[in-house]
Amino acid sequence: MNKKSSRVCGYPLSIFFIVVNEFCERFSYYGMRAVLVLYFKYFLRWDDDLATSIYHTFVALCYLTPILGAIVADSWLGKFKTIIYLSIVYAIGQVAMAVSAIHDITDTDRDGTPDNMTFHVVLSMVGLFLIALGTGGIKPCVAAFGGDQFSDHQDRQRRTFFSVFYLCINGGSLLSTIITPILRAQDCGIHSQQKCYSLAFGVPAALMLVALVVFIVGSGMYYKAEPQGNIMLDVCKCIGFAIKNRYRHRSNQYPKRQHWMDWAEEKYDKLLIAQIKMVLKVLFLYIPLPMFWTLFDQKGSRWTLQATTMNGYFGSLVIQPDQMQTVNPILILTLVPIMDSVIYPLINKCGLNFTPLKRMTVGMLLAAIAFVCAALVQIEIDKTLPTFPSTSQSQLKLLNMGSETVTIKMPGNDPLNLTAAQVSGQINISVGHPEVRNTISLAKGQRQTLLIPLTITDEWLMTDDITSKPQEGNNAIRFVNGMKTAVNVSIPAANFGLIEPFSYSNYSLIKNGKVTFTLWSGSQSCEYSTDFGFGSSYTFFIPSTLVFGPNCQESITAAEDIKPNSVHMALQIPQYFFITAGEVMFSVTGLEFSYSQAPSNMKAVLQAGWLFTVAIGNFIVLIVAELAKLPKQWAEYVLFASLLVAVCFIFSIMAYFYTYIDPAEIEAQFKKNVNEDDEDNKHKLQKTERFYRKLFSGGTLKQYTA
Ligand SMILES: N[C@@H](Cc1ccccc1)C(=O)N[C@@H](Cc1ccccc1)C(=O)O
Repeated sequence: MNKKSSRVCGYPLSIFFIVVNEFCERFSYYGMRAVLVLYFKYFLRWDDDLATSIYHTFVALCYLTPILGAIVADSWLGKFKTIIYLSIVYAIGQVAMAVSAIHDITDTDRDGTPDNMTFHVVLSMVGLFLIALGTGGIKPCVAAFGGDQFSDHQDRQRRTFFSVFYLCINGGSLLSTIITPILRAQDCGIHSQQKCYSLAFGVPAALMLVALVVFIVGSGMYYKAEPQGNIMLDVCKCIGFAIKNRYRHRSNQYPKRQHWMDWAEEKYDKLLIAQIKMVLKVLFLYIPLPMFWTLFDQKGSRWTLQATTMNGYFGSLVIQPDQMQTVNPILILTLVPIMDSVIYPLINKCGLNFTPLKRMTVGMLLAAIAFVCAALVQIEIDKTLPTFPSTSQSQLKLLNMGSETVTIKMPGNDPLNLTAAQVSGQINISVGHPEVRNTISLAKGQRQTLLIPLTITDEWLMTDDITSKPQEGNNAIRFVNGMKTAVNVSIPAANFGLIEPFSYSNYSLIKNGKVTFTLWSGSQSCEYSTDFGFGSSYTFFIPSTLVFGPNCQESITAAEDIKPNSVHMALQIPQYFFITAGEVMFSVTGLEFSYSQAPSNMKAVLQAGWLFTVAIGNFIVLIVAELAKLPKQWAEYVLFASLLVAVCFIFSIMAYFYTYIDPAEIEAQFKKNVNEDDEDNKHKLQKTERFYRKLFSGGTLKQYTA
């Protein structure tokens, strides 16, 4: 197949299939990634730190495997076959994830929770490994394969292709980060209903299959370059030889060479050595870059977890915490054209030379600002979180179930008057105080409610209250029945069951929005409606004086156990804005810089090197989070911002000393020298031929001259 296959408006038709393939693949990858941390936390029941660690290990793996993909494609299978085979591995991984999230498979007691968690953990880890292998492996191949479809003179078209390619990445990821969180928030199941992670992983699996089919359909139209041998291996061998040779000639008697790579000259081509020098210069500059990715990739972990403690009401629209990530591709789709057509030209007009390395430095600073914003938001959230008792304290709330006012005296507290059906606020009592009457026993580290009965001399009832904020923005609700008869409370989504007189129900989790409870006592019923936000907890008290009728709105008392999330998710927008502006300046520029500074046969090597910095960045999250173990989340954000500022300072010094090169010009220079050498050789050969002709009087010397 040559590069002159069918064309539309000057573009090879084959790139259409490549662009659609990328759109579906990125949909699949980002869609799965958007719900991953919540799947770890709520399905596999891991804590925040483990969920964050495994998430970043996975992301790191996704950016380590490009090296493997580049080697396989360049030295063995070629890009086309590598993409096909690794896409199959990728799709199997996605299907494994979808199956691992079906709770019914091991839910033998049908209570809605998996009974054999090991099965789900193992299957999902296998799935994630296959996905990392697939997505990382094909990453350096697809873009380069797209670039291969253009002829050498089609620079403009190739540039447009790469822009459309980046927009497709963000188009696919935008759609998927909207859709998969919606799917995850649905309830589904065969025997019992659970959050639908299986569908949230199933749709990305289907999209990966579509990506594969689309790529295969275009198969007859592609230009398929033959594998050119393993350039990475050649580079490693050449560097290895230079180091060995330098070591062998370490004595002072050997003259110094300009560059340590020049010690490879004995065995390797000058052009290859020059190309390796160019690559090493850029790779050296890459050393500080992982710190940017350390901050950048926390959007999907820490920031999503932060959003779960926030209020997601946007008018009548409710935004899921994991949907906040969509702000990134939305901003990319708007910021890339704005930067290219307004900001950069404006800076140029002001006479400033905004070089790629300067842009990348500014990108780093913007990411640091984003983390300062995240810290400020976290401080606001922390102010609204309930203070749970320490391990040496108890918290007690009192609820007067009677119809008379009672006065309660507690050690260390002023006497408290509670009118009928009144609930006190939280009272802190030091456990072990000698004056606490042993009629009630307080549990250390617990929140409890003391239910004062209708007749004060009757037995007092103690309940254990919720001790953590309800997860996933749900609200934890329970009822206390102060009536002399049993009451049944239900809503369409939950049944609190029959609550005996002077007793209480368990907490049930309820979603945000308006909820109408129906209370039944025998054949009598009444309704009570209330609005719920995110992450609150309430105890509703049914008083002894309740009269059943069409509604009992006024009679029921609501005691707030935990306040709803009050900090609005919109407050995350500034941090998303800064990190995305940083991405445009850093990532888009960095990709272009890596491409422009790489020698012609090592563009893929530098792309893999660039992606390697992303992998290291994700490992740094693990190390810093593990070593620092800061008690406050906002402090961790400030720590990351400070680290990036420090690294940015080092990078700006390195960038100052970097001189931009034109690899094509340098290569041309070498080729010219080689050609000149060839000319010289040809000359010498012709002279020798003439000499031998004379000697043998006209006989041909083909064998020699060849
Ligand atoms: N802006 C990201 C896509 C994204 C979408 C939703 C949430 C987070 C991110 C993007 O364009 N990614 C590109 C380039 C990239 C960025 C970071 C690390 C490696 C590559 C991509 O190819 O995925």
